[in-house]
Amino acid sequence: MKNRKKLIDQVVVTANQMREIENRILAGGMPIAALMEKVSGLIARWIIQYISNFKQIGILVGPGHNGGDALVVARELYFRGYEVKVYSPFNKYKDLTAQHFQYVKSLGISCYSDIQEFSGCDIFLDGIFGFGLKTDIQNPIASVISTINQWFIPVISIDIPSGLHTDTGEVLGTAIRARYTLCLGLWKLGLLQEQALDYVGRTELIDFDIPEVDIQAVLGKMPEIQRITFPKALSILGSSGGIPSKCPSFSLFSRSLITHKYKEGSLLLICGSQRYAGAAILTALGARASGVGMLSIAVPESLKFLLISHLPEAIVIGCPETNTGVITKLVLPNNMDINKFDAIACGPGLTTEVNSVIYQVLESKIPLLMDADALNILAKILGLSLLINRQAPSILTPHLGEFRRLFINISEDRIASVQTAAKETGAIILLKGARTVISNSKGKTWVNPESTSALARGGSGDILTGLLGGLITKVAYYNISLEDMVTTAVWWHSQAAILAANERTELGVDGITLANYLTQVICK
Ligand SMILES: NC(=O)C1=CN([C@@H]2O[C@H](COP(=O)(O)OP(=O)(O)OC[C@H]3O[C@@H](n4cnc5c(N)ncnc54)[C@H](OP(=O)(O)O)[C@@H]3O)[C@@H](O)[C@H]2O)[C@@H](O)CC1
Ligand SMILES: Nc1ncnc2c1ncn2[C@@H]1O[C@H](COP(=O)(O)OP(=O)(O)O)[C@@H](O)[C@H]1O
Ligand SMILES: [K+]
Repeated sequence: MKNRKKLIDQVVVTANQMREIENRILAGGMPIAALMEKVSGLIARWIIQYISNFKQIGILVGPGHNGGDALVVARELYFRGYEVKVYSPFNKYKDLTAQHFQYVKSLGISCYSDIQEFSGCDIFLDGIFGFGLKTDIQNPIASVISTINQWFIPVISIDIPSGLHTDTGEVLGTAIRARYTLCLGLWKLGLLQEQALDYVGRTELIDFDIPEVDIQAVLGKMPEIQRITFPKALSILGSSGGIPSKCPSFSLFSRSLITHKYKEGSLLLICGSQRYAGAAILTALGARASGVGMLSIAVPESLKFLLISHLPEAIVIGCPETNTGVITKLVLPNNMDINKFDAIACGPGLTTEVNSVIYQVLESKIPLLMDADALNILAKILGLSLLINRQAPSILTPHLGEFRRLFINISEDRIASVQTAAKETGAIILLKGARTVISNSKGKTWVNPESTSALARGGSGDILTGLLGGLITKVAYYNISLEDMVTTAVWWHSQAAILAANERTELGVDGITLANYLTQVICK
């Protein structure tokens, strides 16, 4: 049962995949009407449990099975004593929906085709369109949706807010701005797309017992796109509350008694310039929170003592610099071989004035994380071929602007764009944002479903670069895949921000605070 919940929480489907899964259930003998009863019963129960203090509910009914679901909920709420009104202006319905409509009318539930009758409702249930919406919504439904959005009456959407594309999250003409979305069975891809976020509100999964064998028959054992979930991330970090860690005897949070600093990872950070000195400090603080064993930070010589004063434990490497305070060349102490580090993270605050450092690190044979100006240099000057030809794993962590500079072709489907970029470059691509997307060269993809807009401020990304840089130094020792480390870092970073925002408001999550909460959040 626990495993089923884990699977259901992780899985993400497209409309076509959901349709295929539904067809398998029906082919197995489950009557469609029974499925609709089951789903709608769960929706009605959810509404009664969580939104009990409403008097009048407006039920918006479309022509397909999304509308059928809504009608069954209308009937159930009517029998539970709620005041129910149905809105539906269509003249053609799927058979099952038409039957439910007939029964609802026969019960005496008021049905209207003029939306103005509904201005006094306390709440709406949106069953206009689900995953069957194909083209842009036209009038009169388009203007009805605008009217409902303007009323600011809370709306609960069934499956997906009507008007959103199930896969891309695109608005097809217009869309309901829901307060809650009750996603049915399995998470729809569109709900994780950034462009959908202003419409979906709080999301809940209504699990109606889709058999695991049907999920796996359509999606395979390891679905291509997954949500990053709490138990998965915790199991990787090892603070698992009973979920076994990948390391049998010790974990990131429970170190071996005989470990030592070199086993806990050796990271080289290359960051900062006179203009962007703070970026170096924040990146280093992110790395510190990862528990990395040895932290070396290459900065322009003139910043060396600033860094030492913030991170006395780090080895700070002062590099030759231009007269504007930009690193010209990476010079390691005692001609040390760069490949002696376990990983390199570079980019924050470097500027694009000089590119030889980036050229140097691209030639290394160890895992390389590139962020910020390292990406800009790659996009503007060096080109992607150096990346493609690298002999060790690369991780790119662009925000949308940097992503566009690197990969001109970004489509409406953000997730698909990241998958294409990862396949083309062979790198792990991590596109930052409200719903950070990570993809590897085989197309395996993860989306972070929970974050906070408290992170939308300068410096948050630097902390992530340091944290992730620190974690990837540990992949070999802890026998954790690079992808698992990357997804865990993203999860950890956003969970720290969520805790910080809860305790200090969304305005109180500056970079240094965020770095401090990285440790606090895992102590909770
Ligand atoms: N999968 C499951 O396991 C379960 C699924 N369930 C539920 O079924 C829902 C999917 O139902 P669905 O397939 O009937 O599609 P739905 O979203 O109601 O809309 C299709 C209708 O809209 C029409 N239409 C389309 N575009 C249009 C436009 N632009 N403007 C105007 N009309 C347009 C289209 O017309 P057509 O193009 O076919 O002529 C058709 O009549 C799903 O979201 C969930 O709620 C549960 O009941 C049980 C478990
Ligand atoms: N609206 C948002 N909601 C959640 N997370 C966000 C939001 N905006 C930005 N973030 C996160 O904040 C970080 C910002 O990184 P970045 O844009 O590189 O900033 P900087 O370079 O200034 O540090 C990323 O981890 C990103 O996912
Ligand atoms: K809907």
